[in-house]
Amino acid sequence: KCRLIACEEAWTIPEVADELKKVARSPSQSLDKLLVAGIYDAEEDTSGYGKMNFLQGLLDVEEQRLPQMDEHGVDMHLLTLTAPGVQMFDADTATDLAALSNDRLAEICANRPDRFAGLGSFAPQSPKRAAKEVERVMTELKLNGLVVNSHTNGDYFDDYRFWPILEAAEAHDATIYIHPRAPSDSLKGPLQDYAMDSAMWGYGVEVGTMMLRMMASGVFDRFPNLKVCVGHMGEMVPFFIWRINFMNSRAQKVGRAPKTQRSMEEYFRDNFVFTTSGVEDHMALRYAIDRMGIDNVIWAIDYPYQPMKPAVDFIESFECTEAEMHALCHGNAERVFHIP
Ligand SMILES: COc1cc(C(=O)O)cc(C(=O)O)c1
Ligand SMILES: [Mn+2]
Repeated sequence: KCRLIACEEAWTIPEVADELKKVARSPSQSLDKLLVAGIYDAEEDTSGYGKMNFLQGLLDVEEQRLPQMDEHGVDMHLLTLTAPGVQMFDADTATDLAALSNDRLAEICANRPDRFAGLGSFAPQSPKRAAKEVERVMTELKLNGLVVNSHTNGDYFDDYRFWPILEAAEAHDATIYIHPRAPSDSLKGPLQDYAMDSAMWGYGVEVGTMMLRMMASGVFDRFPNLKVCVGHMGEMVPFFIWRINFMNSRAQKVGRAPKTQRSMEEYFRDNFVFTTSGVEDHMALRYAIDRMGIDNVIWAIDYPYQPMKPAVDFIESFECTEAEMHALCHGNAERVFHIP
């Protein structure tokens, strides 16, 4: 029996949920509003998502989550403040609610250190205060890393304004889990129909765009020890990495992309790890392991958006060596997220 540590497990607190309810009723044009309304303002079905009971699952730790973990043999959940986190709020509200949720998360982890670990959140809207929160999360709250939901107000981490955050994360050996949210206003175009804003497609496009902007801009030359984790089997990048590498090196030669010290494939291999969250496909997992290396692949459920049992069955029925199974189920997570 392998120790099972699930590493993209969503959670929230009432104060953040209440603030997101206000967003649902605001004039915001953000594509996230479809989903936020469906989860946080579910009295009326304003999003086409119908009534989701995700909110109950997000707020809960002990009543439903823990018994299901016991039932299915899941030893730990690495908890993350669910998307879009605090990133749709004004800078002060976002900064305050990130700190509050980090305090609550630290309490949950201190209460049950053998069952829960956690990733601290921060408010990119105020990068300098966010960098201070990163330091507090890692040195005082002693959480296991950081989470952010891709863009903030349409800006991405290749933008130097966010670099104090990246510098603090690197300095504290804090892996940043870059989780999706709906595509930014400048990206959303044809993704506004057929639920393409969501986890089906827009999420992968949004995070994939963040990843490529970071790699192609040379962020990892500036912060060579910065570690990033993404979900969903690497947000399509592992499958496309040959083409990304080939076309970026050509773009560098003709001056359409900045010169970088390493190649896109090297950045993806050296500075990224990724989880299996929401991609319960054995062939995709075997390819990702063989293409990017077993040390870079971590099991996750994506609870409560994915049910727990199928994700456990998926990994426990995966044909691999014992060493691979240990790496996938807990070894890589223990290393990347400093879980004892
Ligand atoms: C914040 O709302 C979410 C919705 C879904 C979904 O399956 O509709 C998935 C995730 C997720 O992958 O975490 C998040
Ligand atoms: Mn998720």
